[in-house]
Amino acid sequence: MTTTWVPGADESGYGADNLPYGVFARPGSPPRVGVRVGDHVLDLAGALGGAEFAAPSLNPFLARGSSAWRATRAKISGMLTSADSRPAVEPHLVPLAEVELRRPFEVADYVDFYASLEHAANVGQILRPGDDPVHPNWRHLPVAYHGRAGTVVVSGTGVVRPRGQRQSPDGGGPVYGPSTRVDAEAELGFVVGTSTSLGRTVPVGDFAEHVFGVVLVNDWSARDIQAWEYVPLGPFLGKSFATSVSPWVVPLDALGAARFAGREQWPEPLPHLARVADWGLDLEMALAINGHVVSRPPYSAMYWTPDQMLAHLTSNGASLRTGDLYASGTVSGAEPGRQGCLLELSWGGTRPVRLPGGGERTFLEDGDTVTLTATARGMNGGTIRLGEVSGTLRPAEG
Ligand SMILES: O=C(O)/C=C/C(=O)CC(=O)CC(=O)O
Ligand SMILES: [Ca+2]
Ligand SMILES: [Mg+2]
Repeated sequence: MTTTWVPGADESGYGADNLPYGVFARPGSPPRVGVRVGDHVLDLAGALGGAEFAAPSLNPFLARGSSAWRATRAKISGMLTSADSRPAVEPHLVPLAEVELRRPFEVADYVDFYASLEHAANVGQILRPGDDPVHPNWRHLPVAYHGRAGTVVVSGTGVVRPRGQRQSPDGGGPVYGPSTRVDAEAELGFVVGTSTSLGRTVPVGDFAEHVFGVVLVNDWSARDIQAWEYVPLGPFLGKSFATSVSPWVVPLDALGAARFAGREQWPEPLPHLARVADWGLDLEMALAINGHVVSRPPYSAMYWTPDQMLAHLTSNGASLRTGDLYASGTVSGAEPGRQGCLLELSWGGTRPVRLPGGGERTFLEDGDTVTLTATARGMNGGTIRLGEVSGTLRPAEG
């Protein structure tokens, strides 16, 4: 792996081969852009100058486009690996313990895909028994819905148990009240930097010109609200109360060693969705409740790749904006213990999931903390970490 002069950074998963971007604030100071190195944040406005880094979100930097992203990454990498730079750069390293991490970017639009075949098949069987679990369109286009950008929150933000309308337990008419089936969904999110104009489609091959990097996403879901409301239009309030993202945006350039062709697809997608580069990603995720890992979703099992998702998202000419976020959908593998949500792990609430530290869950209880982490191979050996997205479920309000 590439080595740095920053103490402890090389072995931390946040060395020179990672360099994820975030927004941090020191007590009493306005938030600004930084890059994580080990247990420190490099204050970019201090180390590099540039108004885009003295900003409270990554958006101005994201808008500059892929040449600027690559040049900046090379500059930061040089500063952290060359001993000659140390005296000038070290004063701009701030211990993580001294900062608060903010939501890294202003979310423009939020879309959630449904790109795992195993997840789609499982949810189909659980919610629509007797029906074809995966409808024929699913293999021809990456199915998705538009979520709520304004309720995307950063890791560490408490999530209030949502209220909503659901079918009463005796199968009678609907009731309104706190959800009794709150769930988490392990996902990967893609952060758009470069915008497009209305009417333009983004070819599959232009993915890396538009997408800057990835975050971890927990798409909190109220299964009882969802199951009652979604027919026939799809998810709405069951998923719009909160979506949590990790504070560090890992650049696509850090994920080179995790790339592979992607899972085989049959039937072959239409030409405008045909893959032209390797954008399968081999990431290992871990989903924990109160610190106990309950699932290890394998991102490599995803059916649709993110370049295909972006091409589909814009295939009608819908424009992109800086800060658009699209998530993969729940990441589920075929093997037991690799499904990305409790709905699947507990098979619709019928088989409680045992927590390794004691206790069991079908769905989440007030006070539960859900944490999603992920790792990938680094560009020059070693392992890089994607940070974590964590959130605690609070009792319903009102
Ligand atoms: O099959 C359904 O009716 C709904 C499935 C989901 O929960 C949608 C979703 O959030 C997509 C995903 O995370 O894969
Ligand atoms: Ca989802
Ligand atoms: Mg959501």
